Amino acid sequence: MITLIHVTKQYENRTILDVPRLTFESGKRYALIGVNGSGKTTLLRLIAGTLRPDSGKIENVPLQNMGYMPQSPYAFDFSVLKNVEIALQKTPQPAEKALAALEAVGLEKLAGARGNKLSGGETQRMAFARMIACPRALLLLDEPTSSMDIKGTDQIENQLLRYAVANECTVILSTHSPAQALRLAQEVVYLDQGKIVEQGSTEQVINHPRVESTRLFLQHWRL
Ligand SMILES: Nc1ncnc2c1ncn2[C@@H]1O[C@H](COP(=O)(O)OP(=O)(O)OP(=O)(O)O)[C@@H](O)[C@H]1O
Repeated sequence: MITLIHVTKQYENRTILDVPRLTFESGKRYALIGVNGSGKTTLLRLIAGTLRPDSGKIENVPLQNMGYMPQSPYAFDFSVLKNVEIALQKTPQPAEKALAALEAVGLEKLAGARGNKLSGGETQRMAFARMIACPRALLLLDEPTSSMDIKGTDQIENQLLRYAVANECTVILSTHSPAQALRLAQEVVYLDQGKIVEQGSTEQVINHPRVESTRLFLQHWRL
């Protein structure tokens, strides 16, 4: 179980995140929701270890066995296939596995293309293929389908569910789509100005929010 205890993060004397306690159970899927700037990316980066908290601690993150997909994933200046293969350096048959991951996200036809010349949605699909190319205990995904069309989104959501179940993987993703949270997550964490305002089963938080702030946020939901 990943546990955050008294975690705070500040930028320029502004508190961006203030989490007295938060836990993520192993093998469960979580969605982080909240307005722009509420702290979703900051929370994911703290868990991923690419950012250090100013105070507090984060326990039990499987750092050796986790995948982190940032909002704008990195693409190396070599083939799409090689871009996925870099996640498979210590495993046998990396090219075959990378190709299978590309097939899973519908990108196999671009296996030979330059990784850093892909469109935004294609880059996200390539980065997601990198995530699912090998078994991992934890996936941290920052708005993983934000640039994708509806077909790509559907494909990636199906692959994510399949992968998470097959690998008993913990998933924490941020999303601007409550509908996506309903499709993918068992639990939702609603953030407002760096604080966790509401947390619970996705059905409860999205369809029956108990807190005024969550209700006000979700009343904008049309998609
Ligand atoms: N390096 C930084 N320096 C100063 N402020 C920062 C820095 N990084 C993030 N912030 C601020 O921290 C706040 C939280 O940002 P964060 O990216 O975590 O929000 P978010 O919920 O992921 O937003 P979005 O939905 O727009 O992706 C924002 O107000 C942002 O401006």
